[in-house]
Amino acid sequence: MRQSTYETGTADREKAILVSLVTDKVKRSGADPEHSLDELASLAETAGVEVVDSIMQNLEVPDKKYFVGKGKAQEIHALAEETGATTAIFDQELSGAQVRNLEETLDMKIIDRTQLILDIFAGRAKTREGILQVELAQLSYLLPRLSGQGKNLSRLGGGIGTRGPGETKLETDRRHIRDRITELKRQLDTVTATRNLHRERRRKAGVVQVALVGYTNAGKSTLLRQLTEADVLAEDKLFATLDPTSRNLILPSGKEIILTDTVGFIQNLPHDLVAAFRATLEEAGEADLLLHVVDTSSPMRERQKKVVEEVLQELGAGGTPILVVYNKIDVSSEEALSMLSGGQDTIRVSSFNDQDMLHLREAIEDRILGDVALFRIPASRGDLAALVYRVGEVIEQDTEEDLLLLTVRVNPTDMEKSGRALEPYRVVEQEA
Ligand SMILES: Nc1nc2c(ncn2[C@@H]2O[C@H](COP(=O)(O)OP(=O)(O)OP(=O)(O)O)[C@@H](O)[C@H]2O)c(=O)[nH]1
Ligand SMILES: [Mg+2]
Repeated sequence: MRQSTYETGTADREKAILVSLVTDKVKRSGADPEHSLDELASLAETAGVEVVDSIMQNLEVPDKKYFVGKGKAQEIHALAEETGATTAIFDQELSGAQVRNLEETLDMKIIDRTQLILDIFAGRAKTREGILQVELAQLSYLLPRLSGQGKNLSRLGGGIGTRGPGETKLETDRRHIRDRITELKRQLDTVTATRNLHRERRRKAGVVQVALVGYTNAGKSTLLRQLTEADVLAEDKLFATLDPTSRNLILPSGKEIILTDTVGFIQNLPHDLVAAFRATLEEAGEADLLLHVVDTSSPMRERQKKVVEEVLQELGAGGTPILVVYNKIDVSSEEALSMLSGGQDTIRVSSFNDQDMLHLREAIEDRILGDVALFRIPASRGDLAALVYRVGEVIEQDTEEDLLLLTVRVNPTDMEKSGRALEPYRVVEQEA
């Protein structure tokens, strides 16, 4: 049932026309329709489809019946005849009725962005949890549209939009699908419970967890691999990673933490889809630190960064400390680099630069373990020395005439508790 069309040769690739309807709502959303269409092309490519052309239309509101205007629909039809395209992929979500009407008029398979993403997910999911989640998302997506899709999906035997539960499930009725959804949720609960148990155990053992999050293709898996020498799949494809992968990472001080890779985010990811991947992304929600990886070389980096921040908020991970990792600086323009926000919570790296990877490990260490501070305490002040021992871990101890020199890995909360008593004795060092 779960067939894949990825690895087939180019000869028999399904041909598709991309369609984007730029409504007032789309304009207001702040998304750039041109870039969104480029992204849709990458998604189609990832799903193994050959994009032969694309069409854009401006309309205040979508046409109720055909989504695009009737004239545009005819244009799509003519273009399909000319190019041999059998599929039209829409960048916006369609209703079941619109899909049915378009299928009938154009005699083409009609797919929208969400379906395409779900299709890629279906081909990528490897773990039991991932597979269950994708099927759940596909069925939840199909259910309200069921009446609109029967014909073409059952007629066409394969290709995009038919992977996973599509063909066989469509022959059954809504009731059957609802039952299956209930069953999937039950199975997911069990799987999630097991994983929570593992996670709980790790937390009890005091293991620090760091999660890589970010827009799809930002370089998360590459970073995981470069930082931990893990053998993970990194590809110039969207959604190369679907299941969370965790690896041990050894920080410069020798401390060991767990670093987790997560599924990439994308704009217009439907809310119910986010919910379906909630469990996977919960890893991110429970992390002690998030590394938000940004593809600095992308002209859409700011928008992508915003999308990720919004989804994190939705996932309830808004309060977790974040280190923004501006990645791919080796291929970023001077202009792009000059426009980046700076500051303590950001770092610029190329995944392929060893020096940068060392700096990143140090930056992670600083955030997890706190800053290193030097205190110069008069030898006579045993009370203050004792206090120093309470604000963190003393790494080095030395004396200089009648001074006690204590180098401490400061725990921010304990430091706060100590009040201002130690402030005058703290040596503020210049950054090396
Ligand atoms: N030039 C350059 N390319 C990079 C860098 N980091 C990653 N890449 C490339 O970017 C592409 C995407 O990398 P991945 O690590 O698969 O990206 P990801 O964020 O895991 O993507 P998804 O799993 O799809 O969300 C690959 O072709 C990498 O080789 C970098 O620092 N410089
Ligand atoms: Mg990845």
